[in-house]
Amino acid sequence: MSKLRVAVLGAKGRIGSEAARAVEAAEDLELVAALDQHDTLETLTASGAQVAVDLTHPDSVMGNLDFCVGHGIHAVVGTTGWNDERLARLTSWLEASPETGVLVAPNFSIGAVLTMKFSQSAARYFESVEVIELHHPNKADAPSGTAGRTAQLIAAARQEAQLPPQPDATVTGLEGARGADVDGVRVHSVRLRGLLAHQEVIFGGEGETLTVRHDSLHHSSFMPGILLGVRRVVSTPGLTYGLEHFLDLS
Ligand SMILES: NC(=O)C1=CN([C@@H]2O[C@H](COP(=O)(O)OP(=O)(O)OC[C@H]3O[C@@H](n4cnc5c(N)ncnc54)[C@H](OP(=O)(O)O)[C@@H]3O)[C@@H](O)[C@H]2O)C=CC1
Ligand SMILES: O=C(O)C1=N[C@H](C(=O)O)C[C@H](O)C1
Repeated sequence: MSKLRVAVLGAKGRIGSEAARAVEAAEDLELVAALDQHDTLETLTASGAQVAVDLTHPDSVMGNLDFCVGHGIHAVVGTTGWNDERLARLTSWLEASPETGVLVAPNFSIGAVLTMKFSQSAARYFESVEVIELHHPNKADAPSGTAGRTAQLIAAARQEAQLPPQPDATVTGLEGARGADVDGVRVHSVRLRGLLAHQEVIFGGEGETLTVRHDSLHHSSFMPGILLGVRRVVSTPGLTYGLEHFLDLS
């Protein structure tokens, strides 16, 4: 059987370099292009890439996807910076290229995906919840894509359960002290040398708290999810938002 032809964008970066090695090591995949800043996207078409893995920068990802979808190249995207407007733009490109698939995954690690799922399940039972994400200081975006998505899922679960807004008596304080407000859920970002990617979701109710914590200790934690995404996206046209859709989590 012929190997799936894969390109990595951001191949000199922290996660992109690890992803390029993981693709090379997979028997059913062939790394046909490894692009970084200033390389031409034409290499994707010239190399016959069937899937592009984007692990670049929030400022770069939309241009890369415009090219990929426009040329019928499937994409697996870990790059952050997503919002409703960007997702809508990507969806409209995909409508014009209906056989192309794009997976946008806020986090490729199984533990982080489960953190989101457990948090979504727990949300309706607690009066209060806050998210704390902790990352290395070279990270460009805050809050992390994972934390933003976690907060959105929690907020949606709270709304579905018709919970009232969270109690918070704060009327005075330093700007930023209460974190960012994502759909009514506070998200706090820590940037610290020595860390990689970590998240805590703390729920509070009468006389108790529940903490769901996940730690990515090495970029290898993201590789099984990236490889799964590459294998599945070629037969999943349209936009898939979240790796959970490629996992049997029920
Ligand atoms: N979804 C997930 O599970 C994960 C997602 N991420 C996300 O992946 C992204 C990259 O993270 P990280 O590896 O730490 O960042 P790095 O800065 O280490 O790597 C990004 C690389 O992409 C390069 N780059 C920038 N623009 C382009 C472009 N247009 N084409 C090709 N290459 C480009 C950068 O070059 P230069 O430095 O010269 O600009 C750099 O080499 C971030 O958004 C991060 O949040 C990270 C880990 C897991
Ligand atoms: O920049 C990182 O490192 C990571 N980015 C993703 C995010 O913003 O959620 C995934 C993971 O947290 C690592």
